[in-house]
Amino acid sequence: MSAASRPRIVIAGDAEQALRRIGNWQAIDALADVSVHHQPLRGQQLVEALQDADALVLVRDRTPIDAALLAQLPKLKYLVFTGTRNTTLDLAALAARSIPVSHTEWGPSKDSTCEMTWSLILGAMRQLEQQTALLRSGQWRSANAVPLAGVLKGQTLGLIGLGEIGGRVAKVGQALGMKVITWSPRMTTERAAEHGATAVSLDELLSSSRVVSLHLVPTPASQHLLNAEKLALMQPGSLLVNTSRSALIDGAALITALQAGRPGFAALDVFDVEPLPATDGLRTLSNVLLTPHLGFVTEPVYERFAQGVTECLHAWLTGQPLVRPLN
Ligand SMILES: NC(=O)C1=CN([C@@H]2O[C@H](COP(=O)(O)OP(=O)(O)OC[C@H]3O[C@@H](n4cnc5c(N)ncnc54)[C@H](OP(=O)(O)O)[C@@H]3O)[C@@H](O)[C@H]2O)C=CC1
Ligand SMILES: O=C(O)C(=O)CO
Repeated sequence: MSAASRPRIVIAGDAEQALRRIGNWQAIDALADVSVHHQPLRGQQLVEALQDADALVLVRDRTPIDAALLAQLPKLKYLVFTGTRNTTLDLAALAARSIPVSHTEWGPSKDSTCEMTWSLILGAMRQLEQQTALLRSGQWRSANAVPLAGVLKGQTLGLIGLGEIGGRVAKVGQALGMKVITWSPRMTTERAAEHGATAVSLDELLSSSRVVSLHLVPTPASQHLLNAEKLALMQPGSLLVNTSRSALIDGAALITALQAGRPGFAALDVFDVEPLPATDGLRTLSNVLLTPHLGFVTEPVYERFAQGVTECLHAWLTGQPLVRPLN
């Protein structure tokens, strides 16, 4: 194939460099020219980057791909995204342009997110961020400036949702000697007991847990499940953790609740707007631990992403049946 006729593949999103480093890209590089963009692309920058692309790979990227954008990308013939869900893709508009869409598997994203949840819980309980900041500023421990940490053993862990991730989080809590209580819309005493947990009402869970962690799939019914009234039920020294979806909590009510100290602290991996705007009120609070949606961002998940992306691209480049097509 001459250089001029070689297909052009554009990889966009964030952590795309990791994807390219991890995967076996030799077979793809032999057949196509691959370029990588190091930041999520938007607006005119996006159009310029994609104008000559035959295929687009979106890595953990939520760029809206709609009819208006597609009208500016006449060469685009194939799209691959990592994971299984990407609600910012207009699949009807892609189908209207006869652009097939493929996706990859998640790999161990549930284990990764369980570990992230515990990183947040333990990091918040032991104030790892504040302690590191203290040492960075040249100080040593300061028992007066920082309240003493609590111990989780013997405390109550309230899990809202006890599915794939919640179930894993429960096991770790039990290993640490915590009492696990749970609520979710269809929870039963029997299902909770299978995980060694006790089913309670949502109000009881909120008022009696030292740590409350959200693991529900968001639905219209669970939108702002934790509103001002529910947040007010939480104990003053409690910790609220969300690695699930921000829609489960009323964001404005959470900021007010944190300012009032109920809950005492929040550890959040997911936000109403991602990337979190520079002016978001959460950034100004001292009683929060914030991570930029990192639950599933681990080496083994990215290995699976890279494997899946190269599989999809190779099949497309060699004219074989498409791998995991969505449309
Ligand atoms: N931070 C990150 O990087 C990551 C975050 N996540 C998020 O973590 C959350 C939990 O994931 P996971 O444990 O895999 O979820 P599950 O699919 O195991 O579901 C968790 C619970 O949500 C409820 N639920 C599930 N599907 C529906 C539905 N269609 N309608 C109503 N309720 C439903 C169920 O409770 P019940 O039976 O009582 O109705 C279920 O037990 C999700 O929001 C997911 O998006 C996932 C991976 C990475
Ligand atoms: O699977 C999920 O819900 C994630 O958070 C990754 O986008």
